[in-house]
Amino acid sequence: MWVTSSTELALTPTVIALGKFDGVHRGHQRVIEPILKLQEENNEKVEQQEQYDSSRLEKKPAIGGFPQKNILPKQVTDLREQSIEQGDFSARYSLSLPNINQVENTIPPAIASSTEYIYSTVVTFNPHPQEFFTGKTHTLLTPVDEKSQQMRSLGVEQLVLLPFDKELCALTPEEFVEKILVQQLQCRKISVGQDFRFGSNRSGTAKDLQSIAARYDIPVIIVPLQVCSEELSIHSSYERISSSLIRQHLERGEVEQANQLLGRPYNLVGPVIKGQQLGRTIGFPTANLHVPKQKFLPRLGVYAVRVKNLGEASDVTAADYLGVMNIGCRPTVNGTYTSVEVHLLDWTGDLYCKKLIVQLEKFLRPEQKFPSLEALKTQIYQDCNAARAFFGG
Ligand SMILES: Cc1cc2nc3c(=O)[nH]c(=O)nc-3n(C[C@H](O)[C@H](O)[C@H](O)COP(=O)(O)O)c2cc1C
Ligand SMILES: Nc1ncnc2c1ncn2[C@@H]1O[C@H](COP(=O)(O)OP(=O)(O)O)[C@@H](O)[C@H]1O
Repeated sequence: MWVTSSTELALTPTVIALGKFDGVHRGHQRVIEPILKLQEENNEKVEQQEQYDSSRLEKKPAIGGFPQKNILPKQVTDLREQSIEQGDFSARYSLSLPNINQVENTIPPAIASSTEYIYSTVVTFNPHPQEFFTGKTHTLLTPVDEKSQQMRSLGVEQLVLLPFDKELCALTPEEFVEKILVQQLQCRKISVGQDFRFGSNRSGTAKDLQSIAARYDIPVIIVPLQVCSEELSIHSSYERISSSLIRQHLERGEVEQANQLLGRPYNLVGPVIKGQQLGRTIGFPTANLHVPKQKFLPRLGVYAVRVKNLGEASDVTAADYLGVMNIGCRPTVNGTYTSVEVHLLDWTGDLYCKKLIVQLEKFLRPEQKFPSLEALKTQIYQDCNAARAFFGG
């Protein structure tokens, strides 16, 4: 997938899903679905056209020119293998991009395909508009690198992180459509959620987007808000799926509900750093996770978790480990800051500097201050048993 914070470096033309998409939850996934479908249809058309073009080429050499999808700005090709540095957008980076490589390799140069290649693109804002307006760090269900990871796994080809600054938020709805979507991103179709708002003072609605975009012959799909349906049986009422509902569940330790709304387990992701080296002395070494400061933390306490070790190769197929996690200040040892630490069940080894994905499955209990390390140790032993019982023995 291609990630850029500059519309100049964006691959065009595009079909766009537009929104904040914090959490990339089931509602967001429905907004993104139409652009993936369009991408599939477009890919098929381009393939058919290529076959047609190359059969003609056998008879008659094609006249020069590169198909649109082969045109990559030089800076982009140079940066292609760079990975996202958390919070650092100055480099105007891109991620490692299997799709792009594929795109480059599948089209022979100098064949002019008459069908244009359209990139499925999610356009979102960074920082989160709320952070821009309040000047305070706004915690997120999916900070930018997690969001990229989720978009990539959905099959999105490009993620454009529009810098949310004075200039952007001063644009009227009409200017936003004309400058950003039409001129810069060469948009061919747009998908938004029903509650989408845009332009200065959030004055534009999804319907406004539809009528403004119609002036440029750009169709806008307005995706109805998704509710927790009967398939999400944990929910008694029909509530709208939203990032704030997920946050509320996580604040209460209702992990199962949050996970159902997300369509996957809520994750904490980060490298393992050194702690006080006490864990090993009580027989429960814990890998201390360094999570981005923007990451929204759920209710403090102890959880049953699944853990993937991404190592350095970012191998998402890595095996699962089971574990227990504590998020808290560790009052028993007079901790002074909130830490996230995981003990892997029935495992021993070195995890320092490894990148872990910790998937929350079940809240077990709140954090407590114990009278002694011995009492804490006994409780952690019981936590491990509770996690084993939860995971089915
Ligand atoms: C499953 C689990 C439950 C924990 N529960 C508590 C708790 O209730 N109260 C507390 O003060 N610390 C708790 N801790 C944190 C321990 O105090 C911490 O792991 C220990 O001090 C070792 O810290 P270190 O990794 O910095 O060496 C828990 C840790 C784990 C893994
Ligand atoms: N089962 C395990 N779960 C978590 N970490 C383990 C485990 N076995 C060994 N380790 C290693 O021990 C380290 C944690 O030991 P600990 O004494 O708690 O030190 P620290 O305070 O630095 O976290 C982990 O970072 C990891 O490298």
